[in-house]
Amino acid sequence: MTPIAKPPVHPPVRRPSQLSLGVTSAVVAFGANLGDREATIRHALAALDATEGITVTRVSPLHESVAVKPDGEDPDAPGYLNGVALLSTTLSPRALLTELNRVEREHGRVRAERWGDRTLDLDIVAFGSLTVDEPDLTIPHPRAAERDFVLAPWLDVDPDAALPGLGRADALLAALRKDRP
Ligand SMILES: Nc1ncnc2c1ncn2[C@@H]1O[C@H](COP(=O)(O)OP(=O)(O)OP(=O)(O)O)[C@@H](O)[C@H]1O
Ligand SMILES: Nc1nc2c(c(=O)[nH]1)N=C(CO)CN2
Repeated sequence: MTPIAKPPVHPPVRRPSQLSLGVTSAVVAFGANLGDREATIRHALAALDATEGITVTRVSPLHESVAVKPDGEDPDAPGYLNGVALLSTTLSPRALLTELNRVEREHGRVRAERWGDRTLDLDIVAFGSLTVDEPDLTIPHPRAAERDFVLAPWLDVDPDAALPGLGRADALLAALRKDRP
């Protein structure tokens, strides 16, 4: 009997953000400007640390900051508590994003207007030295280099922090503060 040729098996196509890279150091920025901000942040970081594949290794001090809206700083909006957590993770960048979005939802995050007030925001600032440019995931975070409230707490926990492709966080922060009126 002639054997029937089997169709070629193609492995599923994986995008870079779906590949797990072993153990990677990731940098997550957090912010909250509604509710009991500090309690939400502490609880959210504990929830992340309790997640399979994520260990929170360092947490920065919390920084008070004025809310930045699309038109600039808005001192009339509730102020933010911001900070940065360093993670060690075996998850892929996309799986980490899924877990961050889950923890945001579990802490009452509602998405309405752009840069609207929120109980909790969790962003991937950096993921090892990886760069990702996909429609719904960009790493390094596209606005991290412009954000004092990300760079300053990151430097608290890592004085040698750097954004892949953009340079050292201390130089980026100095440039940002020099340009400020
Ligand atoms: N590095 C990243 N970290 C987190 N979310 C990202 C990243 N890159 C792209 N996204 C996408 O951005 C979407 C919107 O995120 P979110 O609503 O938290 O934005 P935002 O916090 O209001 O604004 P910003 O992105 O300027 O911080 C997310 O659903 C996610 O798909
Ligand atoms: N001070 C401050 N302003 C913001 C923040 C934030 O974390 N802190 N996050 C935003 C969207 O992610 C928009 N504006």
